Amino acid sequence: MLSLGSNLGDRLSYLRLAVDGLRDSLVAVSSVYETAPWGVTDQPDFLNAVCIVADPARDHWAWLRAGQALEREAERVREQRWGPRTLDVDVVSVDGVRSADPELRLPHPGTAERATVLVPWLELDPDAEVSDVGRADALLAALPAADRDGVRKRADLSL
Ligand SMILES: Nc1ncnc2c1ncn2[C@@H]1O[C@H](COP(=O)(O)OP(=O)(O)OP(=O)(O)O)[C@@H](O)[C@H]1O
Ligand SMILES: Nc1nc2c(c(=O)[nH]1)N=C(CO)CN2
Repeated sequence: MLSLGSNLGDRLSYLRLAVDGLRDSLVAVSSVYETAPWGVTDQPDFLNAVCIVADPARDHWAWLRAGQALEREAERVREQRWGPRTLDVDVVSVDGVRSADPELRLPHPGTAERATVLVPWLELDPDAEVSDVGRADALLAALPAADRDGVRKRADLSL
């Protein structure tokens, strides 16, 4: 599962660029969510979404490279940690893979605390689980209400 985020420029177009680049492997795409920024809170709201992808020819490293290639296509510039960006593609989970390699940690370590990932993921898979951590629905329920309230579906937008 990959997560997508954008909070600079034409945010929807950047998410669409990503989905378009993944189209041959796309299994499902969530709704688009307008989300309050976490980490660095003094920055514009994000649009976030997640997609489920499958391609027997790609392992987890190939997904990381695919995400990074899409970020380059979106002319993402290296910036401050957790700061604004045209496109962020994170590899959140890959079935059966756990990794502590700092270049590719799986499941993505922030997942349990991020309503911006859990909400769209649960939309696609109500039984989603973060390996070794727990069910996504329980993790979401354990977050402060303000985190959940900061994730609002944009029914007027779609990918
Ligand atoms: N599961 C993962 N998905 C994507 N990148 C990862 C993952 N695990 C580790 N990384 C590494 O994280 C590095 C920094 O990524 P990035 O700049 O997107 O971080 P960030 O989005 O600011 O913060 P965060 O990773 O907490 O969302 C990349 O060089 C990448 O190799
Ligand atoms: N709402 C929201 N906030 C963020 C996001 C994101 O995708 N959504 N990504 C960040 C950098 O990884 C930092 N903060």
